[in-house]
Amino acid sequence: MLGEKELIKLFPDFKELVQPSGIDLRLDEVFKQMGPASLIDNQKDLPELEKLEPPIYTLKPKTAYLATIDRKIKIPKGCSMLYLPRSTLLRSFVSVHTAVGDPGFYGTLQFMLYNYGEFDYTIKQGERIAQGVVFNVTGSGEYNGSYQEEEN
Ligand SMILES: O=c1ccn([C@H]2C[C@H](O)[C@@H](COP(=O)(O)OP(=O)(O)OP(=O)(O)O)O2)c(=O)[nH]1
Repeated sequence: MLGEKELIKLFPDFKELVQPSGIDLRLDEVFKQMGPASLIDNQKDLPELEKLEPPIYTLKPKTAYLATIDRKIKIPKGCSMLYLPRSTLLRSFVSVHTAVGDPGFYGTLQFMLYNYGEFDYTIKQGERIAQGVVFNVTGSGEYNGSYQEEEN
């Protein structure tokens, strides 16, 4: 796992969010699901979404939301990332569900927020919701999948 000094070099855009062994990730936009979705023969049909009004978001009990992370991220070739929820959210019965960040990915990270609790959870845009931890990957290729965005 990479530490602070390496992370500052590899993720200059996230400089102020670098922690001793990871990068804090801030909540940007939140969406609710407005329609069905499917995955058949690797054909992805993503659901229609509706954006919640920022900056104060109310996550209703037993409901899932899609969240975007503030600022685009470039995962350097030779590194992979895993994303873990901030424990303050878990202590409040809310979780952040995440997948793997691939070497070479550039774009906006999207996580699923789920309020497992019995009560509303209120959270403001810009709050830290997860931490990304970074690993060296020997002999990695580079992501070029459907969520890759153009770098300027
Ligand atoms: O929780 C996560 C984890 C990763 N990513 C980003 C970085 C990752 O490199 C990219 C693609 O993730 P993954 O490979 O899991 O997606 P896929 O469904 O396999 O897409 P594709 O078929 O395009 O590879 O999405 C997220 O937005 N959210």
